[in-house]
Amino acid sequence: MAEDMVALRWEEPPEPGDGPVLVLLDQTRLPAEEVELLCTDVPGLVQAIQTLAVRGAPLLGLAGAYGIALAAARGFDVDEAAGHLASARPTAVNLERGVRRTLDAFHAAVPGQRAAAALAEARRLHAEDAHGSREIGRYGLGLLEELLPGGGYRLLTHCNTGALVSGGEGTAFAVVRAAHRVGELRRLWVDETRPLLQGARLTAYEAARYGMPYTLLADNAAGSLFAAGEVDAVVVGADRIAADGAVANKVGTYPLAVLARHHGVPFLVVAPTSTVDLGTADGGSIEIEQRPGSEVTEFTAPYALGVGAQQPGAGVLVAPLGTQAYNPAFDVTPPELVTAIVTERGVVSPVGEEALAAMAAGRIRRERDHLGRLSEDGTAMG
Ligand SMILES: CSC[C@@H](O)[C@@H](O)C(=O)COP(=O)(O)O
Repeated sequence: MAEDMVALRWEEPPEPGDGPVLVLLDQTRLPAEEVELLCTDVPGLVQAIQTLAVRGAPLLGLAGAYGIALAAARGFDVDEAAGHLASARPTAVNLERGVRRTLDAFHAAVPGQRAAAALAEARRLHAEDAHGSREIGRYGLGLLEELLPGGGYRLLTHCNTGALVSGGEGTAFAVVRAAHRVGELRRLWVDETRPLLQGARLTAYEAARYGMPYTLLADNAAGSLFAAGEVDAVVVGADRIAADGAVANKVGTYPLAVLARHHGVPFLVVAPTSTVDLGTADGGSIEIEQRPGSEVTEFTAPYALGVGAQQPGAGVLVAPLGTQAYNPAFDVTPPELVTAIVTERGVVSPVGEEALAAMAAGRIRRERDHLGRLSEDGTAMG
C-alpha cells in the first residue's frame, strides 16, 4: 500500500541561527507534480492558504496552528500574525480554532518558552487530528455496515477530504479508505468539483494512489448516476457545522444532499468535532467565502495553477470578456437532509441541536452509539 502523502511538515533550522520552515505540499500543482512550498513568513503562508496550496478544513487548522509557531520562532508579531492567519479564509472554522489554540498556548507560557509552547501545541493538534481521523474511519465504516448490510459500497464523494487535508487519512475519505481496506468498496464516484477541481485533481489522485476502484464524473452528471441506482451512499466532509446541524461544505454538496433525499440514499457528513461550531446558530449565520469570478470564466490547466498563477487573465477565457460570475466556495446543507454526522467521538443521527451539543460535550458513548439516539439524560444509547 502506498505511503500517505504528507501535506504539511515542520522543519527545524538546518543551521543554528536559521529559522524553522513550514513545508507544504503545494496542492495547486497536483496531480501534475509533487512540489513542496517553503513558508518562512506569515504573508507567504496567508497566500498559500488563499490560493489553496494548503486547503481543507482540518489542514487549515494545522496551517493556522503552525503559522503561529512559525511567527513565534522567527520573531514576528504573533498577535498580528494571528489576525492575518485567522481571517485568510472565513468559512472553515478549524482555521481560526487552530490559530486561537496555539496563540493561547503562546501567551500562557513564560517569556523565553513561548515559541516552544506554540510549537508543542501545534504538534498536539497535529497528533489529535491523525488519531481522530483513524477513529472517524472506524465509526464511518461501522455506520456503513449498519446502513448497507449487503456490503460492496458504491460511494459518491465531493471535493477532497483525504490525507491531503489532514495529519491522518482525512475525514470522508478516511471512511472510504476503511471500506477499501476491508474489501467492501465496490466503486468510488468522484465528483470533479468545479471550479477548482479538487475532486479531479486531488481525490482521483489519492484514489489512484491507494488502488481504489474509482470513476470521475462532472458534477452535473451526479443526477443521472442516482437515477440509474448507482449510488449507495454519499460521503462528504464539512468546513463548519452550525449548532442546528447545518453543514457548510464545498459548493455542490447541497445539490447532492437533495438528490440523495429524493432517491432515498444516505447522506453522511464526516468531520472532526473541531468542525462543529456551537457558537454559530444556524446555516444562515455561516459566512460563505466568495472567490474570484475568473475561477469560473477561465480555465487554468492544473500544472499551471501554481501560487501566483491564479491571477485573472492567467487562464484561457471560456466566457465573453467581462462576464460576471457567481463563485461561492461553499454551500450550506440543512440538517434535515443529513442522515448522520460521523465524528471521532461517534455518530450523531438524527442530526439536531441537542445531539450535537451532547456530542461536543463528549457525552456520546463510544462503540454503542452508531445511531446517536439520545437517552433521557442526554447520553447516547445503543
Ligand atoms: C476534510 S475536508 C472538508 C472540507 O474542508 C472540504 O470538503 C472542502 O470543502 C475543502 O474546500 P477547499 O476550498 O478546497 O478548502
